[in-house]
Amino acid sequence: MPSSPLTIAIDGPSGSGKSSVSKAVARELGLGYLDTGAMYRAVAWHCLDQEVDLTDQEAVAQAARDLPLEISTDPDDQTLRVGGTDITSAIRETRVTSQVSTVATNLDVRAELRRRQREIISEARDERGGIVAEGRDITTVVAPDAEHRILVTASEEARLARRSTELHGGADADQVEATRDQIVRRDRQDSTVSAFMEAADGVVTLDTSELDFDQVVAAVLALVRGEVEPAQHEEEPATSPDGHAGGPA
Ligand SMILES: Nc1ncnc2c1ncn2[C@@H]1O[C@H](COP(=O)(O)OP(=O)(O)OP(=O)(O)O)[C@@H](O)[C@H]1O
Ligand SMILES: Nc1ccn([C@H]2C[C@H](O)[C@@H](COP(=O)(O)O)O2)c(=O)n1
Repeated sequence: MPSSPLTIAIDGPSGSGKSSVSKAVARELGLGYLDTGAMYRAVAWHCLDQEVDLTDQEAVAQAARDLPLEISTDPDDQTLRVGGTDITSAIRETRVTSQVSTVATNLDVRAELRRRQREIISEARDERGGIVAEGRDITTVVAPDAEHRILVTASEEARLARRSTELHGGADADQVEATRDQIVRRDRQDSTVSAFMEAADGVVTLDTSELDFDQVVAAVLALVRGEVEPAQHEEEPATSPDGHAGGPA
């Protein structure tokens, strides 16, 4: 357990590797792990199961507020239950994946899940020394005060190939095309409510396009352990009207 509580906030677009990398980092550091995307998926699964009309914003928000959701923060046991029913696998089905963005762009759902996520993070800090929490708005909205804030990115091509390999066992042209909706359309819809394509101020960007999984885990651990100097995103210097960077002449 670290000597003082640690929150590692990780965001990134779909297929960038943030879930698998966050889980491995949590294991390595003996911390909890929170997959916030799974919480949005749980709300979507529940609404589909209960035939709640996903376009009825208030009904979906109420379903989120009432949801008896139990989510594990053990990186070795990612069980998710709603009212005692194990939905760990069901939330990964295509019918949920293809519709979850409709739920995730409902601002009242976001407010409710953000409240729950902050509670889980706070509990993990008290009880197990900290947590790696990942999603789309953790570095910016859920835990902007986290000790470490990292945006894990990768080129669209790399992300499509990774997800295609995971789902279809390969990344030939047809397999990549079958994956496109799960990556490109979803990111477009999700980014209408969260900024996860560019790092916010103070957030470190880790471009993983050319890195294998172990290299990404090692890079995150090196940042957290202070073994490398983080290149944080900083606001662009003010530009003069003719487009040149400002500052002293
Ligand atoms: N650096 C890497 N190189 C190659 N494959 C990777 C790398 N990082 C992760 N992967 C693989 O890519 C796939 C997608 O990773 P992961 O599910 O962690 O992405 P994600 O960003 O959490 O996506 P989503 O937000 O859609 O759930 C997984 O099969 C994972 O094992
Ligand atoms: N903090 C978060 C986490 C996830 N989402 C959205 C993005 C996806 O459409 C959906 C499921 O996430 P995934 O399991 O694919 O990472 O939830 C979000 O808006 N904010």
